[in-house]
Amino acid sequence: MSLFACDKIGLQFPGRPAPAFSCISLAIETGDCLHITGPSGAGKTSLMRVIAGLTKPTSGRIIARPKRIGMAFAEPRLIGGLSVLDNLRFVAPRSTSEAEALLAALDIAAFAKTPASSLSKGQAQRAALVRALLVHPEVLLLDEALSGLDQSAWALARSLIEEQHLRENMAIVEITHDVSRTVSRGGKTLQLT
Ligand SMILES: Nc1ncnc2c1ncn2[C@@H]1O[C@H](COP(=O)(O)OP(=O)(O)OP(=O)(O)O)[C@@H](O)[C@H]1O
Repeated sequence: MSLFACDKIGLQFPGRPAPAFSCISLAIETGDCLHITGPSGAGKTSLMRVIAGLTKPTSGRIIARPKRIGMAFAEPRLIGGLSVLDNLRFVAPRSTSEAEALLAALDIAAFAKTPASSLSKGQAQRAALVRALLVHPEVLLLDEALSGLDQSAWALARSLIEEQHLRENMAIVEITHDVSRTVSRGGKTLQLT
């Protein structure tokens, strides 16, 4: 049974001369890794948003949708006035000790009580990744989500994602322009044009 499946979907934004993408048929199974590639403007983020259920396609059919999704973007979108830990408790109120362990695994435990608004981009991206992993998603969607990390932080993030992928069979769908930094190595590739 697919976690996500669609048949010949397309997305046309009103007033735009061309669709963001068209005629995509795709199935994401438990434990899959999918790397969505293509040039700027090819529709990668738009497709990701459709997989997440945030945007409806304007043609074609969605056949299956995951129950639990974790998403992280290049822009971390934390609640600036809350501490890092309170941002995490907001999505997983009963998982404080797990949240602390994940922050420690990404080397940002010292920032647990810091307001999210005062984090650097790389720190905020790590906190946003913890937030996505804490919901134990069936599908983790990463849209340039680790682009602000230095090599050692990126390696920590990659191992954490990989552990959860192997332990829980979490599927990973990823957009990254830097192919040397693909978390979902060895999986499928969907090339948009
Ligand atoms: N909300 C929107 N309203 C109108 N047009 C949009 C909207 N979002 C995206 N588009 C258009 O849809 C097309 C695909 O955009 P999208 O962001 O999905 O591309 P992308 O492949 O993720 O690009 P990039 O690699 O630059 O992030 C672009 O032409 C863009 O201008």
